[in-house]
Amino acid sequence: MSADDQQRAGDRPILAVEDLAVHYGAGRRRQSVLDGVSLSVARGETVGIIGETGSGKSTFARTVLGLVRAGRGRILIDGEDVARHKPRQWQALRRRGVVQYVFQDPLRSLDPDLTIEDSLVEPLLVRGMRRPEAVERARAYLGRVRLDEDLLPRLPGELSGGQRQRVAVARALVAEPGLIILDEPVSALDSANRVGVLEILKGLRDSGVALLFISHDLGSVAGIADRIAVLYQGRFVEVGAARDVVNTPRHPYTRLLVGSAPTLRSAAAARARREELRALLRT
Ligand SMILES: Nc1ncnc2c1ncn2[C@@H]1O[C@H](COP(=O)(O)OP(=O)(O)OP(=O)(O)O)[C@@H](O)[C@H]1O
Repeated sequence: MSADDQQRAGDRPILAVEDLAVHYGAGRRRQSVLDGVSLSVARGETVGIIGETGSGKSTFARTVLGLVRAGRGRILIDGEDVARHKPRQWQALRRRGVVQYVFQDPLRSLDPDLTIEDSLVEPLLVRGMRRPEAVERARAYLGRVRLDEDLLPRLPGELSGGQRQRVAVARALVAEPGLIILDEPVSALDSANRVGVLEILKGLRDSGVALLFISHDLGSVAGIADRIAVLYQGRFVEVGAARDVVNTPRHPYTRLLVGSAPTLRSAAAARARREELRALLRT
């Protein structure tokens, strides 16, 4: 690759979604979930997507991961348009490990029949790394999520929810991906574990990996994200720097979210104001 090509690859967003539309079902059962959605994530950037339940956040994540089919639009992962990829092309892309994911329920991100060690080394062995080297790397990443090596021989079912989610983060990291998609990664955790996992995610910002952090909770996202995109009724109604979205929200729905977020109470709107915004959204 020439120096110019390298420069271009460095400038290219790790994820660029353009005019994406997704629906479920057909005929009278057809339900449009995303309609004309565009978003890009730069290398090393942390972007939060927030929106209420059913707004299409998981659908967005699952479409980017090739688990739901795009009806329209382009999805560029490291410059490669994956929106019409066939299963074999997805397999090749997954093997390269460019995009990793962490779901709300760590048991969905981890194979329940694999020990923690096997879960962590598998993505490395698939890419041709020798086992001793892979185990060494797995140990290092377990340390990065502040877990003890004693957990390596255990099965996911033998760990607490918080430990499991940390393992899921370590597994996503171990392949050194360009992008990790985290769908409600702390929603199922108690408050101590939530803070712990959020701290770990914050620490990742310096490692150069880009994060797409999906949550219904503005409070969780606000402390981590560089930018926040607000999904409402299948569209991004506001995308901006996290501090601008939190301090000077422009869309009525974002104002409602900011006013309702318990951890952002300093900027909280009064109940009457929230009612007013709700009424505005209904019109
Ligand atoms: N596999 C599916 N088949 C049909 N409809 C679906 C499917 N998955 C999701 N939906 C519908 O699509 C809409 C968006 O769902 P989605 O899970 O993307 O929302 P969400 O914002 O992630 O919600 P939550 O915060 O509750 O997880 C909802 O109305 C949901 O019922």
